[in-house]
Formats: sequence, C-alpha cells, structure tokens
Amino acid sequence: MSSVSLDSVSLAYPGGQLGLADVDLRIGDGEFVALVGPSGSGKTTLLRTVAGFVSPTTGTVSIGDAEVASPNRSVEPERRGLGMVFQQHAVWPHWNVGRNIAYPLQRAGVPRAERRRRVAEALDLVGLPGTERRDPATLSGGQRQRVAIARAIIARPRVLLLDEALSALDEPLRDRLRLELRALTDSLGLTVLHVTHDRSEALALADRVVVLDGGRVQQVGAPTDLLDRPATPFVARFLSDAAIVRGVLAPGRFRAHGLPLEIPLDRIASADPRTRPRSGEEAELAIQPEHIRVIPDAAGPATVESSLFGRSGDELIVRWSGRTLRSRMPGARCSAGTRVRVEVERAVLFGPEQEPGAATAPPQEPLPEHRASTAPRQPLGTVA
Ligand SMILES: Nc1ncnc2c1ncn2[C@@H]1O[C@H](COP(=O)(O)OP(=O)(O)OP(=O)(O)O)[C@@H](O)[C@H]1O
Repeated sequence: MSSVSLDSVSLAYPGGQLGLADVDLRIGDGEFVALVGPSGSGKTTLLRTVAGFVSPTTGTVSIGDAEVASPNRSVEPERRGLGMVFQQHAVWPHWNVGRNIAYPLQRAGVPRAERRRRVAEALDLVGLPGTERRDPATLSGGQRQRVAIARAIIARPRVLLLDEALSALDEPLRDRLRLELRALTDSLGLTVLHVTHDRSEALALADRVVVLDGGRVQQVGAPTDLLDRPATPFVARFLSDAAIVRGVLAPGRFRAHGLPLEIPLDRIASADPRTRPRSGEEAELAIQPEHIRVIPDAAGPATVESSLFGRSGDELIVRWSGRTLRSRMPGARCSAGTRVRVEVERAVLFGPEQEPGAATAPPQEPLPEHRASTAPRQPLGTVA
C-alpha cells in the first residue's frame, strides 16, 4: 500500500498558470521523499495539493487507501491525517509552547490530562523537555522549529509535510536539526514529503528525491541514482551543476563542438542505453564538476578565472576556448590566474531526444548555490 499517491494530477491556477502537469507519484509507507526544482517548478503546489489547500484540475490524490482529492471531491486538510511544518510563522506567539503543541489535540477533543501527557512526550521527542510554559518569544529559531515539529507530530499523523521547514535556520543548527529530524521520522515510521530549495539537503535526507520542472516530474530516484544516472541534461545541470557539452560520437570517442575536448568512450556512461547515439550522431554530455580535473600547466590552453576555497578542494571556474567550466575535485588547490589543462574523468551521455529543445535553448537560470558567490553569473555548462 502506498502512503501517498498522485495519479495523473494536473493543476491550473485560476489565472491560468500551470502549477502541476500530469504528475504520477507513489510514496511508500515510511518513506522520506524530498521535492526539489527551480523556483516556480511546482514544489509548493504539489505539497499543497497533498495537504488539501488546493485541488487538482484533473487526476486524484490518495493517502493510504483513501482517495482524498479529485476534481469533484476534496477531503478537508484537517481530515487527511497529516502533520505540517512551514518555514516561518509556524508557532503562534501569543500562546505558550505547551498550548501551541496541544492545539491539534484540543481541536480533536482529547481530554486535558491526556493532552498534557502527550505534549510532554512530544517535547521529549524533539529535545525540549519541560518547556511547556515557555513563551515562544524566548526561544531560539531552532527551538521554535522544534516546537513546530512537536505540534506537527502530536496527533500521530500518517504523513508529515515539510515546506522549507529548516530553511530559515543557520548552519550548523540546520545541519543538526536535519539529522534529528531524520532520526525522529524514522523512529515514528512517518512518511515524509519535504520541499526544499537546498539540493544538498534533499540528497542528504531523502530516500528518494523528486526533481520537478515546469510542474512536471523530471526524474524520481535515490540520491546516488540521480547523481550517477541523471535522466536528462536538466537533471544533471540542476542537481550536480554539470556542464553540458554538445558534440558528435566518433569511433571510440566523443568529440566536443567548439572545445578542443575528446573523451574516450570508456569514460562515458549512457543515461539510457536504449537511446545511446551511434558513431557519427550528435549527442550531449553532462560532466559534473567533481569529474573535471584541472592540472596546472604553463603551456595549458585554459585559465582559472576564480577560485573559491572549499574544505575538500577548491571550487574553480575555468575559462577554456570561450566557455566556462566548473571544477570541484577533491584535493584540488589552484589560485585564480593559473594556466591549466583540463581532463574529464567521467561523463554521462544523452541522445538528443532526452531533452527536446535543449540544444537550442539552454535554461538561463543561475545555479542556486552560486547566487551569492563571486563566480561568474552566466550559467555554467552551456555553450557560450
Ligand atoms: N496562488 C497562485 N496563483 C497563481 N499561480 C500560482 C499560485 N501559486 C503558484 N502559482 C504558479 O504555479 C507555478 C508553481 O509555483 P510553486 O509555488 O508551486 O513553485 P515552487 O517550485 O514551490 O517555487 P518556489 O521555489 O519559488 O517556492 C508557478 O508558475 C507559480 O507562479
């Protein structure tokens, strides 16, 4: 039995904007699933559709065995057996911690003594024992999010919906709460649907990650599958900052267009062996920054344009034949201005049909991780 299912769900907002397009998704009992995608890709819409705040235009939503939404019928959010945590305004400031957490039980008519016992139990679970009488204003941001989590789980929901629930917190608190959240949801056997703009968080926390774009599911898979076998250049670019290089398959090698780069086929995996292009055919390669080796060489054809310090190795932006490439290889240390040569250790091959239109219209959105960095603003991995 699936805990949450969406079958052919589409949703158009009253103004005509497309929120979701033909989404099929099955989330198993006790599974932790993260939803990621660029801004406007439909993450919040999908979560709100499961929650019951919006209704699908076509298709159905089921929780457990019960169909909770279809175009002509919608079960109210509070009758869907869900817990929810949002990024902000999650705790009512005029109520003390205990009353905040007890609210769902109070609405359900649970007697006072039972409410007290369960509030204490929930506070224990989120690591805030004995704080029932505290004013939320006296809590830190992380403690307030723990209160919100306690309130979300107190009614023993079947499914927990998290909308950027950790995003407002600073590192390293966010990191710690991530670990605690995963341990808590595992111990309670909760099914979790977690919306986040943070790709690393999604990959770190989830059993499976759903990548959305334009309201459509682009790929669903375990984190390692998505990184090793992205279904489309978009997924490789979005999740891994992969450079997308177009070229042609020659005997035994891939030859790039507009870049003096040839890669032997034994370093290239196929995204989908059924559609692997043949020799002489046009193709696209996705190359992750972790697989681009930059070697200092005074006679090299490329230059390190910028270098950001990273714990395990520098993050380098390399200018080569009019293109920029990103390299993030463990152990690499290289300063800006260094002449280098570039080697590709691994790449994933796509036939042209795996992303129609990609060859002529690469997405222009900067990668989220680098919005605030000193790296160049143009998207990496697209031919200049
Ligand atoms: N209330 C609304 N009325 C009209 N259009 C909406 C509404 N909410 C969302 N949309 C549109 O639906 C699409 C999906 O939006 P949604 O908020 O689900 O994306 P998202 O992936 O959560 O984005 P973000 O990461 O920016 O929060 C967008 O085109 C958006 O403009």
